[in-house]
Amino acid sequence: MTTAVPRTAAVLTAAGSGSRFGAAVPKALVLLEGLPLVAHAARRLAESGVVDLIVVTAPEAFLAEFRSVVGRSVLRSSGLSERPESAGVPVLLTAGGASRQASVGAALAMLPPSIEVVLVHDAARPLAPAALVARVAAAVRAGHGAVIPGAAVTDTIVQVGSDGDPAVVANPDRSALRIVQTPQGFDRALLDRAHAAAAHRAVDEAAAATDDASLVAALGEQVHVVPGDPDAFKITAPRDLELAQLALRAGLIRTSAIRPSRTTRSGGTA
Ligand SMILES: Nc1ccn([C@@H]2O[C@H](COP(=O)(O)OP(=O)(O)OP(=O)(O)O)[C@@H](O)[C@H]2O)c(=O)n1
Ligand SMILES: C[C@](O)(CO)[C@H](O)COP(=O)(O)O
Repeated sequence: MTTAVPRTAAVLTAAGSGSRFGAAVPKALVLLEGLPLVAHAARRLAESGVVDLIVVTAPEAFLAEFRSVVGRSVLRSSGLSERPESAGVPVLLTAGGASRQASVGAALAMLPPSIEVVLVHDAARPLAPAALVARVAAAVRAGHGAVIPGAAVTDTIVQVGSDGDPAVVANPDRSALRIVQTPQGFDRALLDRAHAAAAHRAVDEAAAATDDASLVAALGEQVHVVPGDPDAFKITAPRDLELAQLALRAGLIRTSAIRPSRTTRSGGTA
């Protein structure tokens, strides 16, 4: 539901280049069934009904393209109105940084003081369902300061030498392992504190955290796991996009209930 004062924000990270994907444009602008990945993700965030504001991080050189894709708002419900300014979730755009951690940091700096809960989500997980977004937000509202979706591991996992040595050094018990997805949800003050404490790592991609919950854990604070969702898989390589396409066409993954709104002269909404 739309609140006059935004309480829950989603940071939608989309400022990566997608080097492993290898497209001519940033990965978040790559089309999946005619819609950029970032727009798929934004629609599902809006569709959850729990997000009052979305801040998208974009590569600085592509801010104009991202603006035309996500516009100033994303329609929250299916066809109640085609006027995004009245029915939509407002979208802010910011240039990302040198690492995902830096990009999230830039987005956090833009949040208004009224925000209490922050969800951090990857455009690279465009099909993460609205129900998962709502589940994560509900767990934060229930009192967990940091919440991650975790999917069960179904392969045997081994640990090899950290220096590239292919020798197996450990055989962890997979029943105690989880594949970490997004959106991750946080009490806003805790997330701000975690990013501030690790700001020195953000400039160097090799030193930066790969997710936000690990920054909270580094403070010694507890991170709570809720069930993940298979549809929240990450698009890293072209094969992942093909699998997403096939799944959508086969009806294995539901398309967003939010229908496209009309494109305006100042740029379309997703
Ligand atoms: N400096 C960065 C790097 C990544 N991301 C975002 O973080 C998410 C997860 O990153 P990943 O899937 O690794 O995307 P890329 O960094 O673009 O991919 P690659 O590592 O292959 O270059 C993506 O939505 C990506 O756009 C970001 O906002 N800012
Ligand atoms: C945040 C994340 O999606 C959780 O699994 C993941 O860590 C992103 O990693 P990437 O190396 O930036 O793709």
